[in-house]
Amino acid sequence: MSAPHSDRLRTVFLRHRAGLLLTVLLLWTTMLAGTALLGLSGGFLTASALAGAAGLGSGFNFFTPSAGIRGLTMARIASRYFEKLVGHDVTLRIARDARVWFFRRALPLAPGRLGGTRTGELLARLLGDIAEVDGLWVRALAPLMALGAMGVVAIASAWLILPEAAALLAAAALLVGVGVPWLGVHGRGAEERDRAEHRTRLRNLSFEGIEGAADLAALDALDHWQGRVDVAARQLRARDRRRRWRLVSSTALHGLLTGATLLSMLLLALSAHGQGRIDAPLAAGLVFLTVALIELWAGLGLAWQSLQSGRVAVARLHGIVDQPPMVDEPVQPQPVPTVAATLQWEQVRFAWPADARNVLDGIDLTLAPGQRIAIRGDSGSGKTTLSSLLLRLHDPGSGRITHGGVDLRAYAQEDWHRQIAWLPQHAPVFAGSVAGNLRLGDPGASDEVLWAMLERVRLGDWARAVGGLQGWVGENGATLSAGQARRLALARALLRGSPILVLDEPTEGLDVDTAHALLRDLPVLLEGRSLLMITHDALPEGVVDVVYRLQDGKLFVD
Ligand SMILES: Nc1ncnc2c1ncn2[C@@H]1O[C@H](COP(=O)(O)OP(=O)(O)OP(=O)(O)O)[C@@H](O)[C@H]1O
Repeated sequence: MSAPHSDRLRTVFLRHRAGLLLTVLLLWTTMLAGTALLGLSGGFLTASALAGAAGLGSGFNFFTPSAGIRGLTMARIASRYFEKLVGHDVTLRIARDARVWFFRRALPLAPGRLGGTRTGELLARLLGDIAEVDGLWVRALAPLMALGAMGVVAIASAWLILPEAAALLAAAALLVGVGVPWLGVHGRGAEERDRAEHRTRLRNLSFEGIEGAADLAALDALDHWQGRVDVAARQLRARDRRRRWRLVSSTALHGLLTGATLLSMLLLALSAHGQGRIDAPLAAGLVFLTVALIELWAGLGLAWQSLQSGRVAVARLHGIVDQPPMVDEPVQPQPVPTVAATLQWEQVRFAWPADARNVLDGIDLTLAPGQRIAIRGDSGSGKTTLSSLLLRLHDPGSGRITHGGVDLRAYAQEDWHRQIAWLPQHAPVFAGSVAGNLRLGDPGASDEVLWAMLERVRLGDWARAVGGLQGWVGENGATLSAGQARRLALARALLRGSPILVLDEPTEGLDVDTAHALLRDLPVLLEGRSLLMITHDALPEGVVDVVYRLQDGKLFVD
């Protein structure tokens, strides 16, 4: 399923069309003022020199051209200032909106679709590709459009002075503006994609190396990893060098052509003046107009190259976000009942793609409001799969899960997720404050509510010791023990206040005493919520009402 027409990346640009058009207009005005300035100054200098040589000093009109030069100088300064101001402002707005657009489109694909993409790859797209895209306007499209418009004005002006000069400028504009850049970028799409892939590879290796630095050090594999990073860096450098060489060679060709254009214009202007068709100031004006255009054309190669890498980046971003979601949203979602209702798995079967075997093979299960059940089973028996169907990260292959008799497929995902607090197997603790971590569960919770929750999960003393709610929690819970990290994540899940709590291995990594203390606290902490707990461990008496065993895709009461 492709993205709705209205949610393409181009809509982010269209939203800022007024600012974008103004940038092109201001850029064009700057170019126009600069070119006219050079043409007028050249003509004026020639005319003054000739007047001086002819001894016409007092009769020569200095004032009109010098007023024009002053006016054009001021106009150029003002338009350049506003062009930078508006251009940067609109670029920053696009940078912001493009990131929001990417997140908004990508997040619903997590974890089902994004789970298959490496974190470094996602980072590369989020950082590198979006940076290429948000600079697309100021680096590529705006200069190309302004230069096109500038070319038309310059050729039309030259036509009024000397038609052959206009023809020469038109031919040069075609060669330099289209021909040379075309040679530079034609058929290079594959090379650009290859370069983007290598950039991603380097980012992946660096990112994963930093993430796994402790394990690599313990395995004495740091040098090996560093070697892989070096190879990836060298490969990327080789591609960057090749790309720079392409730019250098097209710049050299560009230089040759513009040099030949200038020489031809000089000869043309001299010959037209020699034939008495134009006076000396106009002839000089033509030559200076050419000089000004050549100066503007210098940025063409870079603009075309940015356009190409921007297009590759847009395609890569769409490659991520245009993936179809794992589950379909109903066209007309049903409202989720406000009172707690019974959950029912009815003959649920599920197989992972590319796996012929049904991980779940006819599951019937009931979870009544306030009931607490546990699912045990060997590793790989499908316990997490069972809970992911409840979260509607995937839909059953056959059978259904109902809530108060309504198939979960009838609810909007967002509405349904509000009913569930989930503590996944590897719930992260985020770098930040204790309060910041807790408020992910309930952004509006007061400090009193947070302290009460910390006490209930028995983290009150720990929180006071690390400096209270503003105490710093290291990345991945580096400053917490495994048990404290689990309790903090549990507190966050409980703060959601949802009627159903799903705990996936809540005691993993905890010693038996800590695990049992946490489990014994659970019935009180739940305050009447339903509980679906996935666990390997034997549970102390009274923690849950029923324990099931999942084996060969079927559930048995333990
Ligand atoms: N995203 C996935 N894509 C393909 N196969 C998967 C995926 N997730 C799990 N599986 C497979 O489904 C089976 C059940 O996995 P699941 O994670 O549900 O087991 P589990 O009982 O929770 O295991 P553990 O106790 O080790 O966490 C396994 O064979 C696993 O390889």
